[in-house]
Amino acid sequence: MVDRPNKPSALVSTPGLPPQAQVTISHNNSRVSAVLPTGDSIEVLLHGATVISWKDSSGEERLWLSEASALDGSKAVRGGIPLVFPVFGTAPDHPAVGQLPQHGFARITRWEFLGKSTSEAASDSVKLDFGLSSENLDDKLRSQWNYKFGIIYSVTLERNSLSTSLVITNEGDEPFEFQTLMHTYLRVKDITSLQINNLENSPYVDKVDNLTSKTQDGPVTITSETDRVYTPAGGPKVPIVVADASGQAVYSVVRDTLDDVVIWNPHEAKANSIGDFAPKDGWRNMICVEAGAVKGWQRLEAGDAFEGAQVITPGPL
Ligand SMILES: O=P(O)(O)OC[C@H]1O[C@H](O)[C@H](O)[C@@H](O)[C@@H]1O
Repeated sequence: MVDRPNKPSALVSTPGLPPQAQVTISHNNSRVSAVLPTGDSIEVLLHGATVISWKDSSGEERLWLSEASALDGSKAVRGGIPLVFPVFGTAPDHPAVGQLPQHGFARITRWEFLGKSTSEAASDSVKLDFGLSSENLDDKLRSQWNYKFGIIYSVTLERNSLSTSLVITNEGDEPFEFQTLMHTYLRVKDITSLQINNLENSPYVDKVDNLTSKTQDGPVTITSETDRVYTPAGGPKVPIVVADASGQAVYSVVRDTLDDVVIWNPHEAKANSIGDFAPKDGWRNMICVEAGAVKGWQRLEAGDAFEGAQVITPGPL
């Protein structure tokens, strides 16, 4: 069982305290929402612990979510922040994960809501914790990946930033290997006029060119289907910046421990071929900047834990 450090508590407002975040559980106990006094808000499905909405204080949506995405738990969400674990893509040649579906089971399994934390000092911050463990998997998935694990996923909304962090624990008595990724779909006005900075001179694997290894030359621009696994040369602390033509940051993403960044945009033809991708020209309004550990494998010894996180700071859209 996953620990429950912050069980949901009744929401009360105490006279004299500054206004606090409001946390609501809705949709038949399948969705958790939080709103800050500043107006910033998030919505998280228990299905996959998928963040499906993040609005800034002006009410502007900052995550792209397909209009055709299933939100009823029948499949992975197309948009928001699906979580990839324990395999990125598929790995038919890796015995331990070879049977698992694309991107593993974290995004297609119902998580538990462990509770919220707010700090009285920082009235404009709220953290929602979600848990997933071996016991949450259905029989089929457990037979495909039979290790004992626990994951605590924390989603922290602050005025002007969204942070997501994972703590993955090996609760069994043998080591396991995994990959993990936060598959964030950022919403943009028009990707064709933006560029992605701070990947210059970084090695990457080009998934639309036979997994060829390359080195990034200049900023990344999206002119065709783009699916690349970067290991940014500056390390996790140098922000990956989605910038407009004047260099103004629309998003800045810093990472902790997560050494790789996938940049994905399906562009016109691929978007057309993805059944739950809508509208079909929606590829113009999104860019996936995915923080993860997906090159090679993370090995976790019995009793050990892996921690990884990202912080996304928005600028003007
Ligand atoms: O269609 P999905 O399983 O959600 O995957 C969507 C995309 O995820 C990542 O960005 C991968 O690098 C892509 O190759 C993949 O197409």
